[in-house]
Amino acid sequence: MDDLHDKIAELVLDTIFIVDVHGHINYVSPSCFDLLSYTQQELTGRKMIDLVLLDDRAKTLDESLLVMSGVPRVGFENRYVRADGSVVDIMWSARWSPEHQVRIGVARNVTTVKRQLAMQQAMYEISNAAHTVTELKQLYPKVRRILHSILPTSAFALALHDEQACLALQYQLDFCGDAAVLQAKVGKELCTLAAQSNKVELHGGSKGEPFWLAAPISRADKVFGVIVIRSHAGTVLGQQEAELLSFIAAQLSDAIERHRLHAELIAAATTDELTGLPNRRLFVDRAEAACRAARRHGHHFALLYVDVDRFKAVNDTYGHEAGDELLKQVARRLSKCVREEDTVARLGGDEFVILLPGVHQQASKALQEKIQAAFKEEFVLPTGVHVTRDPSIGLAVYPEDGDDVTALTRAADKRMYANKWHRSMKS
Ligand SMILES: Nc1nc2c(ncn2[C@@H]2O[C@H](COP(=O)(O)OP(=O)(O)OP(=O)(O)O)[C@@H](O)[C@H]2O)c(=O)[nH]1
Repeated sequence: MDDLHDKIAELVLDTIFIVDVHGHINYVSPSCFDLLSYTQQELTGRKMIDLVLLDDRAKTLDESLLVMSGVPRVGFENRYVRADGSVVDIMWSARWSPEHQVRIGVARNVTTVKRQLAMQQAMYEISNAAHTVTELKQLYPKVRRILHSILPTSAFALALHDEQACLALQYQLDFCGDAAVLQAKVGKELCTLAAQSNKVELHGGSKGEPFWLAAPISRADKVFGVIVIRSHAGTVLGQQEAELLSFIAAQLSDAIERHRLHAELIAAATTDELTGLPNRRLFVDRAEAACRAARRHGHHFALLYVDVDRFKAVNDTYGHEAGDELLKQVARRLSKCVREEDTVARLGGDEFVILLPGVHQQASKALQEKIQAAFKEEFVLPTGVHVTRDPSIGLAVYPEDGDDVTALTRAADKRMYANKWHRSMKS
């Protein structure tokens, strides 16, 4: 009969354990080698708990007490360390045999199923993040964290092509403290290779070296970036991981493209097409922000209205194209007069406005003189004709001339017209 039991036990794909009251293995079926890579002889007599992954030992001891109290259990899961050091996920069906004073347990290897489920979950989370996270700078670390939950890595980096098609680092995390994954010879070469081949590239693994995996980020077969990971010690990277990284690269490609289109739309909606300057909408946004900041901190700021005198005559005499060119040159000259933190915007026609955050009356006066000087030089129009034009300028300062954008723009506009009228009276 025992012989028959052995034959049956040999056929069972799961592994049968019989463990005595002290936790020693009395019997284990032959499939234990597939499960734990230990032979029956190696396992018999060993303490079962010693094979359990350290983190899972406490809950495993609790579970065995429950089984030994007479409660049959199905579905308990824990992890064991195989002879080669890898970890296996096991699902148990166990009961206590009072007459024999042993626990009988049937162990099923659920590593693959669990990994597939975790992989599916991670892919879903990555795809979800790629579609919902509004800032790319937040998306990259989030993707890394999700990837790390199923595939622990010792380094992760993402680089995108700059204008010269060189890989410019966008995000990286290196647990070994190497600081620059892309500066490491292997990482750099593998990224370049993946960008050139437009394929996932794998390196390493020999003589205990870590593995490196780089996947191109591309759109319509054109590579514009690369994502690279370095394995944790003892972790093997292969085909499955290559497919996962490729999936991540595709998700990132979609997200980056969507952000680019969004940025383009925003730029189009806030830029004056002719001059490339901020348009009225962006000016109002910035002026409102300046008002809020000035109100909060008790600061001043200034608005300068600039209108080109007798602009219409350029249109009428030399054509609309010449007028357009004049407006572009005015935009460039005004931009040169200000500092980076100032905003020069075109409100429409020949009307420009300059927002000077935190600038006082005195500095604004100096800027007016600078603008007047900039207009002294002749404008050369496409027909080769040279014209000179004067600017009419109107200044309004927060809070003296108004405490909101409407009041301030009205005041600046009024002064600009007064200035124009004044000068026209003189000429
Ligand atoms: N070329 C060109 N002309 C434009 C554009 N937008 C508006 N204009 C014209 O610019 C002119 C602006 O009119 P005004 O400001 O009254 O002309 P002005 O000759 O400067 O008048 P003053 O400011 O009183 O000196 C109009 O003739 C518009 O048709 C544009 O984008 N390009």
